[in-house]
Amino acid sequence: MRERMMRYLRYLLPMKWWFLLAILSGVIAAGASGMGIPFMIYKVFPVVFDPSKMPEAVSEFMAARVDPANLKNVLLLLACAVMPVVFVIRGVAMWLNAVLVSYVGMKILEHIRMDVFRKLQSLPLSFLERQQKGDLISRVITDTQNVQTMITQVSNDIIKQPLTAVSAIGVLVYMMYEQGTMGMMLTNIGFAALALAPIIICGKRIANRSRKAQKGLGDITSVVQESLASQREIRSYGLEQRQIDELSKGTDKYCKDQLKAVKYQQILVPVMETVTALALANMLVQGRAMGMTLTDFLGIAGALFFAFDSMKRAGIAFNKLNQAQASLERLDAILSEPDTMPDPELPQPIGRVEGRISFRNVNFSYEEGKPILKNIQVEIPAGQVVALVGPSGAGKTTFASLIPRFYDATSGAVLIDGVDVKDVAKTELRRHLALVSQHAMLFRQSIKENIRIGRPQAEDEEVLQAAREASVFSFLDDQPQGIDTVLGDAGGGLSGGQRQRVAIARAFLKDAPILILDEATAALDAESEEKIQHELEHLVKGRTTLIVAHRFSSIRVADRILVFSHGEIVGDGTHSKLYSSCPLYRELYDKQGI
Ligand SMILES: Nc1ncnc2c1ncn2[C@@H]1O[C@H](COP(=O)(O)OP(=O)(O)OP(=O)(O)O)[C@@H](O)[C@H]1O
Repeated sequence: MRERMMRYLRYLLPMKWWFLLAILSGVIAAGASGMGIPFMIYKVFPVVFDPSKMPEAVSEFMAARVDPANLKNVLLLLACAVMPVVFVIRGVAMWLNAVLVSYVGMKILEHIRMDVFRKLQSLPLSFLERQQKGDLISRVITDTQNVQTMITQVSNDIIKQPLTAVSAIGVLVYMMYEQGTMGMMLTNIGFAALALAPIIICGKRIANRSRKAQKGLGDITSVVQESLASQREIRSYGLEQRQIDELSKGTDKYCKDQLKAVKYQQILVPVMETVTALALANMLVQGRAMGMTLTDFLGIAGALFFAFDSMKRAGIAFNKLNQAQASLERLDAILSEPDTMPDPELPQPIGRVEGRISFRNVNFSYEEGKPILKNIQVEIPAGQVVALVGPSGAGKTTFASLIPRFYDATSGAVLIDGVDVKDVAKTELRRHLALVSQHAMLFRQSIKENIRIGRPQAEDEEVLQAAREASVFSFLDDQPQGIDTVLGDAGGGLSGGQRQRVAIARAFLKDAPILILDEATAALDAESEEKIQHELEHLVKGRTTLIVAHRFSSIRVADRILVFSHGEIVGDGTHSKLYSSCPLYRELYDKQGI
């Protein structure tokens, strides 16, 4: 934990002055509690009752200024005035300390949350595909919230209480030294050690349970996320009860783990209070045996109470941090995930792209030892429209995914206009590519803004022109606010074909030289597909286009067809050439009955 905490210290740097102010106010608050109050009991109050106990210097100072007949009243007045002053200083310092610790903590967390989210945006797709989406959501939302809550809860205690304990122990040592009762100190050290044991033991258990609980919360979020995303499947297959049972099992486990963490958290208070009572009882016995006066005893007892009480509160705060540690670990796992597809150190500019694509001896596998693409060797001239066909799982989508660097070739190279895509910054590379996929993803904003994603700086008229080219206007009459209608999650409120049109408009607006249509019409019925074909034919003109074709009807716009089988290209040519020379192509084509 300490190592991880050290790593987070770099987040602290920009807030170092606020943090130092927080510590300073913590020191003042701690001094006022741990030293100020026992000091008042031990040194100030006795003088009010017996002025002869006044230190010599103070006595001389008073003698020169106060009538001896009034001395008792003046001393009482002064003591009464000192008390509120000590408490005001203590109160202001405590408030400032708590507010500043919360502020610094929340700011740090804000940076961590943003860094985690930024990292998620940049990590390779292969990493994201291995994760449960719900668990990732839970990390970004719940784990950061968990850390935030803990920071607020411990802000009042995390600096102040350990310092209060230290200052109270300091006063205790001073008093015992002054009274020659250091033997008593040794037994108190024994009690202090006894008090630390539960803090350490409980701390470890709390961290373990919290780790399990947070993982459980991730699983719960995954079930909810999956259920909401797959309502059609769940309802059509009658899986409602199965999902409910799964959530119920998950929440049950989560509650049990949480409860165990709470049990360890709460056991600390009674254990520490018992130890404090034992230490006080011990002092009472030893104090009487040593002939201590009540005033001396009360001063020492006050300091002892503050020392143990602060240790208890610091222990509770540290255990809360142990709970937050589990969440921090989960965030840290994302932050420390290595980027296996970094941008080149010296990215090569590619300038104006014509759109020539070359695959040179490309091999690719998602998992070691399971080759998906085998020694692919293809040259696609700029402006050529190429359809990728082949049985399911043959590697068509994977082939197309290597061009925008969704994945990197395991060996060999993919080049655009002769430049290896690995030598180009990913954002620069992707600026020259437009992608229309099977399930067009639309965002929770207006249709117009969804199209503008293609080129955010585009003028309104350009967006409208792209919408016209993709025939978006053909369905806008049904939308309450036309092109300004705000869509639901993932384009809710539009049909598959309508969503597809918006995605095509986006590609028109982007006007990229390379276009990847990944089964762009596969989700549509024959009639919608027929209508969209027209827009697609218009879109592909003058661009290097790869069409991952499931339905052979979409290959009619292609100049060339690549036939994939088990990760290899087994046919390359026009329809008529392949129909006569490639048995797999003929078989696939005939099966579709076109
Ligand atoms: N993210 C992934 N992780 C691991 N294996 C994957 C992943 N994506 C695809 N595969 C595997 O790679 C192989 C090729 O998949 P790909 O999607 O490229 O095929 P395809 O020809 O496009 O198939 P389809 O026409 O069914 O979409 C398949 O065996 C598939 O199981």
